[in-house]
Amino acid sequence: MLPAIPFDQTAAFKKLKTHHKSISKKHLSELFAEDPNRFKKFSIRLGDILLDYSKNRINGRTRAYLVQLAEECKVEEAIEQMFAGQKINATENRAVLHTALRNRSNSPVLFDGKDVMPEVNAVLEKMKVFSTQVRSGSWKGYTGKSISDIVNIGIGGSDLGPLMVSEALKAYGKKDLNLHFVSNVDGTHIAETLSRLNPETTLFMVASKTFTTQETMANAHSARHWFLEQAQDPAFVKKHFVAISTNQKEVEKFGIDPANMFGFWDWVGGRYSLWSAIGLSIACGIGFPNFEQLLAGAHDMDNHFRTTKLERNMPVMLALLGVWYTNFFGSQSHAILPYDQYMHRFAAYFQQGDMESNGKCVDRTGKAVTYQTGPIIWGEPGTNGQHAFYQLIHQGTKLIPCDFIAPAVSHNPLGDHHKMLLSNFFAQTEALMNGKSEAEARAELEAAGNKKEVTDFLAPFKVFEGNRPTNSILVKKVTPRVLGSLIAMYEHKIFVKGIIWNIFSFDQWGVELGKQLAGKIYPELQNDWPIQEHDSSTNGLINQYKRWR
Ligand SMILES: O=P(O)(O)OC[C@H]1O[C@H](O)[C@@H](O)[C@@H](O)[C@@H]1O
Repeated sequence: MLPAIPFDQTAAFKKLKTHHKSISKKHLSELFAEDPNRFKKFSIRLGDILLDYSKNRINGRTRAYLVQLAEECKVEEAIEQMFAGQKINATENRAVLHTALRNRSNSPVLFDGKDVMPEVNAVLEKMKVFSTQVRSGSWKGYTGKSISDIVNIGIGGSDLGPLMVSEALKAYGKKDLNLHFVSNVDGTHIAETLSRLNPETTLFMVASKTFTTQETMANAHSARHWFLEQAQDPAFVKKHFVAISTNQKEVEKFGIDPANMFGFWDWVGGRYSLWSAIGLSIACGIGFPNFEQLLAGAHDMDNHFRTTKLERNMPVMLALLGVWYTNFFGSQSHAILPYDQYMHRFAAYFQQGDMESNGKCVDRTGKAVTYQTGPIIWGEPGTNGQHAFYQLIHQGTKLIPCDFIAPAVSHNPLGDHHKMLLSNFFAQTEALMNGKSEAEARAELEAAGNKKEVTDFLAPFKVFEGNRPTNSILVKKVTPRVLGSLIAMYEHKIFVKGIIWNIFSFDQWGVELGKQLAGKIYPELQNDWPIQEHDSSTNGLINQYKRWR
């Protein structure tokens, strides 16, 4: 059992509370003027990744207190408990061992006294063989043709990870092998996807940890129906459907040959599962050696996380900064802004990763927390976001800490595009930090030849307070290895925040209630009788739906 320390009663918390009163009055530009070594002091490099967190509202003392907070909350001990396979997911009585899936050193990882690595390696080997066959064209469909399209059917963790990574590493993809991802139970998703596909050359991967998720099962059944409409013989299903799951019984019930099943284990959380067989579509898309590089990158970050002291530890520092803004500045959200078009689903991926993990209001002893926990995670790629929502980040009333992520080298070095992109990447964090004073705004207006009354009127609107905190994460290039490290960095950040907040980050009970109620309402929609069982709003909506359909 993890230590249950009331986070807001630690000595470090009290120190931070007092310290916050003084440092929050300081402008970031003052902090930079006071200390020319800020960049050196507050940046961490790991291989091809540079994290610059100097543009945060902290000084050396803040960091020392934050590190003390991590120590008092026993972060280092918690890290060891996770890597050692202890059942830290107590409400589900499970270990949390996604790190074993990418344990490239192959050192034993014990779970209940048994090394899990032989099983992990066996599934990886099966993925290697299968993905090589699909990519080489030797895996044939029922009419003897090679596979041209893969459809991953899954939702949540069984969709967002493979989708995000496949997009982020599209540059490593195969031109004649297209990946599609169907998640939504809205029939439009599967209908639109299938309308462009040929059953003879399409391979379905039904990805579901439980193999009972309503959306995935509905889509998988519709896909099989579509396939059999043309193929006719159910014996052909095995050439076009594979399953990725922990639940062999349900896989067989669906009619997928267990030989076509890629297994994983209950110690892999859904939103941490892209490293398991759930990553099969990734392996097919980018090739198995690149998938191994992705795992290797995550393993690099795991080693860094496990062995580096707290104040030089990327995930730990990112987590502590998250806590700093959430609990001391009252920030409600956090933006992830990749300056890389391929990474366009990165924020969406960590929306699940972070919000499903740390969106909790009960601590590990079952009591209501007395402080804020997980923030709202959101974001879009730059520079699109600049022309959409950055206005609010720059001049709105909310403090929104942002992560800016960019590669130094583009996969598509087209003219000056990348220099333009990166000039925006560098400019935004500088602008958010420094802002623009009223004097500067007035000087600009005057220089533009405005009359005094126009300058007087316009100046307040042109002022930027600045003092907006950002992290800059500059990577050499978005390779499979770098991406693996980046994902693992955010995963561990989430974990550390959960430890400090004393909440369970690896369950997701909040998903259940809506599912239960939908299960109750579904049969009520099977007939046209008016409904009276619910509150007046729900009755009214259902009955109007029945009249309109
Ligand atoms: O892989 P499965 O079992 O289909 O679950 C899909 C998703 O279901 C729920 O929304 C949650 O439990 C998620 O964490 C999970 O990723």
